[in-house]
Amino acid sequence: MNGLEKELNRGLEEALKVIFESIGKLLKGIFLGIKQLKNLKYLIAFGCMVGIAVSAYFLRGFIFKIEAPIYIQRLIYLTFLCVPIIYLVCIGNVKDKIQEKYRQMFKEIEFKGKDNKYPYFLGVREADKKLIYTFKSNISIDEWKGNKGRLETAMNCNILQYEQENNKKVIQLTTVPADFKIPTMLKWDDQYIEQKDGVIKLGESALQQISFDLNRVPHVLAAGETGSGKSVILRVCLWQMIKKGCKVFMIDFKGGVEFGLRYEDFGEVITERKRALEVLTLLVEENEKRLALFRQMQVKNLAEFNSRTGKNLCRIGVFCDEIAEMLDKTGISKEDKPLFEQIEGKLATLARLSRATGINLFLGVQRPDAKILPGQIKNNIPVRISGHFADKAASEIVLGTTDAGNLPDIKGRFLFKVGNEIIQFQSYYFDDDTMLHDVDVTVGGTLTEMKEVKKQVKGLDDIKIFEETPKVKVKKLEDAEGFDLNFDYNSMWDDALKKGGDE
Ligand SMILES: Nc1ncnc2c1ncn2[C@@H]1O[C@H](COP(=O)(O)OP(=O)(O)OP(=O)(O)O)[C@@H](O)[C@H]1O
Repeated sequence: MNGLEKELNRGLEEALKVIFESIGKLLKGIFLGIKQLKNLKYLIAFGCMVGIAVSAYFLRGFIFKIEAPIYIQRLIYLTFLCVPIIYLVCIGNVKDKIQEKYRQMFKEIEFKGKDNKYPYFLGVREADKKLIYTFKSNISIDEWKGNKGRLETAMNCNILQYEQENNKKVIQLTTVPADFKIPTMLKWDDQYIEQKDGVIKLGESALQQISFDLNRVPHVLAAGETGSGKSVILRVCLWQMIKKGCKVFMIDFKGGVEFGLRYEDFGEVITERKRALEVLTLLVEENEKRLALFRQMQVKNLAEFNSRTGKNLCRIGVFCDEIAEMLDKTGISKEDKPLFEQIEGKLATLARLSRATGINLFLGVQRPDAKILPGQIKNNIPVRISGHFADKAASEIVLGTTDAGNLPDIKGRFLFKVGNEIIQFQSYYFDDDTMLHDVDVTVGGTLTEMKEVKKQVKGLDDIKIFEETPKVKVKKLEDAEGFDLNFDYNSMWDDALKKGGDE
């Protein structure tokens, strides 16, 4: 073979390569374009293109009457006939370019599956100012969540939600732009109160209202540096419990500073350790009775018990704004130690055993270290709310991650964690002066007789607190005299045995 032939062969090979590559690209473009037709917008446009091609076919007579050389007439006619294919190739190529962009993006942050493949971009759509991306990959949802920070930086957005489709390969990321801001002030409104038993609202994230159900997740820990808004968020919970007719106990060893006199109209404010132990002991007793009753009745939780029996066995909330006041044993005397230990023991028992019985703990803490919050209490508290912590170790203790270190230092801004999901939200602002107003609810009964110790507040009459702030006047908790039982435990027990036997 001489030099010229070699040259010719090489040229031919090159030409064939280019032709095959072009045909390949064309077919790929058509294929990707057809896939895009799942989108209604593209489908309608494609319908129009088919309409143009069909019209060209029927009106070809006009095209061939155009004053132009025949090859131009044919070219125009052919172009019209090919309009749908050209359209498919165009939309297919656009999609191809976007897919390549995301492939590069995942490559840069080395986010790929065990099969070494990067997630495949399937599409993006807009819904209510949010962009919802869909990707296909062999990467588990937990890995997506675990790489949240890197993904957000690469995509220049905040990821609000991860949803996996049934086949587990397709994941949807709901996002807002990186500069999207959650409002810094959201006032509480009684209209937010959910009628359903156990549902408590906390505030709003960029995506939704944040709430949880005490029937599923019974205890709450709110942690944050001083001034982050823990007391406010605990009051938001407390107010909802009151309005839903629950009994509430407020533990406040700062001499009633946290829960002032007005709160005494809604439940017992406990200011002494001995009384705290008494009440916690009664609650443990109540819990044991409830457990036995529920087992007998074969019901899962308080809501189911009440709906099955038509009774109004009440939900009970124990609120403590600063558990360090109650549990921190640093520097206490030998004589006081047993009292501290007993309180801790009762609290741990409740945290562990009152999941279904409707006795719920709402605890606030400023500095969550193991000395203050033992694991046996913390590990049984499923709802974690954390404000900003400069100290990442504190964030680790509350959330199991360092995320609270990156949270903006805004009053009322918290991270909410139940299970693995961590969501940033702004808590509702609850203002005692405007919010503590008349309530007209029926508080349910208890199984254990819990005599409330009515504190004599010296000079209360002189203060005339209700006249100064008339909105605060309470109409009437049905059992305002204390927790004397309009609840007949014996007949309840008989009923329970009967119903249990009937099952
Ligand atoms: N959700 C909110 N929205 C706007 N401002 C808030 C919110 N929550 C709290 N604040 C503001 O922050 C102040 C401090 O809140 P709060 O007393 O609840 O903090 P804290 O974390 O309990 O502090 P400490 O641990 O010192 O008791 C409030 O007086 C209020 O002005």
